[in-house]
Amino acid sequence: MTLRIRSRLAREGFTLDVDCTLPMEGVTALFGRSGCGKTTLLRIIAGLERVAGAEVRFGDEVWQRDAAFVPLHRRRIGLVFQEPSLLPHMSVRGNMLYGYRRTPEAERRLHLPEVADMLGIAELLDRPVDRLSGGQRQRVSLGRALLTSPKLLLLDEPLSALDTQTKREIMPFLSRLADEAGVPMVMITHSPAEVERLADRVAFMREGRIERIESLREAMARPDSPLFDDEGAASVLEGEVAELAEDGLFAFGPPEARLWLGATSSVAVGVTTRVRVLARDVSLALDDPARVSMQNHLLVRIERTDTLRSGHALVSCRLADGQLLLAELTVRSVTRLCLQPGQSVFALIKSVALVD
Ligand SMILES: Nc1ncnc2c1ncn2[C@@H]1O[C@H](COP(=O)(O)OP(=O)(O)OP(=O)(O)O)[C@@H](O)[C@H]1O
Repeated sequence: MTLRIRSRLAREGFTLDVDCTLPMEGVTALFGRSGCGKTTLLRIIAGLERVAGAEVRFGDEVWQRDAAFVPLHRRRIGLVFQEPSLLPHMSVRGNMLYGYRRTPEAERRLHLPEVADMLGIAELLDRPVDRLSGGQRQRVSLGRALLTSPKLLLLDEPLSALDTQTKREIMPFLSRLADEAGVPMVMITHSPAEVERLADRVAFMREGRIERIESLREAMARPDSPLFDDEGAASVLEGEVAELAEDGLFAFGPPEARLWLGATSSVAVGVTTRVRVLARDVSLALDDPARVSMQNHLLVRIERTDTLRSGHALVSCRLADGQLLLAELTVRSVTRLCLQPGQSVFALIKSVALVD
């Protein structure tokens, strides 16, 4: 299943020119600077912006082509914006069921109890929405959109109005939704952290165009990735929580590529999660050093080395489970250790963070 969009739109000082096909599985992040056209593109997909000559096709359904134009309410799209627009004076349940009741019975795939559970709002169902926190309100608006059993969920910076702590609380729910609701999502974001946590693929937008569409893995594997902000290159590893130790650490990933991290309340054995390792927190050694404080030593194979600015190099290493780990070293160290593609070395990881 794919979403095909071809559209050209000229405004004063801005031209949108998009011709792309997005796979409709999991979460696609639309990532780019302010003003590059993300919201405009989302509005074209939704049918809120009717651009002459545009083509929008969802699978084999034509939403727009030539004179044909299917309006938003017949596209079966769920929309969630930055600011939740809930119906005031109504309960959470009333808001959640608003779209559900208007969805033909035969098309209802998602129901209130399961969606309330997915979003952790089962206890709030009888509360009026004007007595909710910002994060709770946003979860209700996600629930309301999902209960229309949409074919596609469009999210326009759904977390950007929330403070850091609330974002952290809501992220696991969004990530579960992506896995459990079975509804493809296109999500606008400026935040590399949100992309790393939630996205399966990224459409990078720049000045009205989609520059490239990459899987999250591909996007994180190139040294010039726009996702690498001030902190420099990073790797995102996905794996299962394998064990919780008594000393407060937990084991992440398969035995051949195991990491130990400090546990938090969201960690439970068997849960799949993502961790982030900054390339500058990874050192490489030719032998496995036994007497060092760093716990995480992994045998890796060097794939390539790219020279970065100011005497640094980014070494791409393949872990035993196939995932990529980036190490930022000085060019001097690369030369001193004679690091070469194909060589097996030990990656010593100073710090690993759960992506939350
Ligand atoms: N209704 C409008 N009329 C005229 N110009 C508009 C309108 N809406 C947006 N624009 C302009 O179109 C361009 C793209 O805007 P758009 O909102 O799609 O960007 P964006 O990438 O979503 O930005 P942001 O991340 O800041 O929300 C900008 O130059 C903007 O000023």
